[in-house]
Amino acid sequence: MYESEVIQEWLKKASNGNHNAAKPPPTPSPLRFSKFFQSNMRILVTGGAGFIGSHLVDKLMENEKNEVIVADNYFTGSKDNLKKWIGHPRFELIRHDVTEPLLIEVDQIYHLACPASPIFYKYNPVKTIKTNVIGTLNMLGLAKRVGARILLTSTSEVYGDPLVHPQVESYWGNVNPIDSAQCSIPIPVFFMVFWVRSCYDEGKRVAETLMFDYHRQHGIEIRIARIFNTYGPRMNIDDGRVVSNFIAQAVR
Ligand SMILES: O=c1ccn([C@@H]2O[C@H](COP(=O)(O)OP(=O)(O)O[C@H]3OC[C@@H](O)[C@H](O)[C@H]3O)[C@@H](O)[C@H]2O)c(=O)[nH]1
Repeated sequence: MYESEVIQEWLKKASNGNHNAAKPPPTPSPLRFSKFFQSNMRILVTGGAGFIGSHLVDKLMENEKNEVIVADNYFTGSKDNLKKWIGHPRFELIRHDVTEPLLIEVDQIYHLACPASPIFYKYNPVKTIKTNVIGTLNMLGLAKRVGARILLTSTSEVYGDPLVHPQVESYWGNVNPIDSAQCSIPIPVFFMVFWVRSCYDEGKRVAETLMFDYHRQHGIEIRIARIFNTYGPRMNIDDGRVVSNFIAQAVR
């Protein structure tokens, strides 16, 4: 029996058990059914000044019913990516670090705030973990308070160093729980760089776990997108990711 069938079998058995089924989503306030709210959707995009976030904002703004609010600390993103929307009546840009709470009324949250480039997320690993853990907790707390649906952009890195290609969603991954700092055995320097637990991979795994636990515990409506290698306009050429490295080396 293939691994995914085993998992399906297990999930089927578990669903007939007494496991904690997700609670129903919180009932939105009666105001939500008023004509005003039906006429527009208030959407928060954290990390919306980044490469993927700014393209998402472009897409969301195409719908005249959407009012888009971007919260970004400009660690790797830029206002330049959003210049065509600044001043637009349905658009608002806030300089905000998601490790601090954000108290606004919204209907949907797209939570992208996190450095995705190895150069940047390794620059301050503790901050990267804080952004993924505290930042996601803040966004889930907001979603719970206002009854918003929330999407987290996760990453293919959660699978670790996969042995199965391509990775299907039911793949358990191949993760290295060792960090060179914990090993008492001497490690050749060459391996040291490979034996550091990644603040980005681990941070995204915790963020995903928080999403599922808030869904089960508080009935929050969640979505998770595991983004694999992406490239395109507005990506920083010196981003340090595989595709931008390949292109940069080809053109230089
Ligand atoms: O603490 C932080 C770190 C980063 N950010 C912002 O988050 C945005 C991240 O955008 P980047 O261009 O660096 O990265 P990308 O758009 O490629 O990453 C995207 O896909 C991969 C996912 O893991 C990321 O969560 C998602 O943002 C930037 O605008 C950055 O300024 C914050 O707002 N707070």
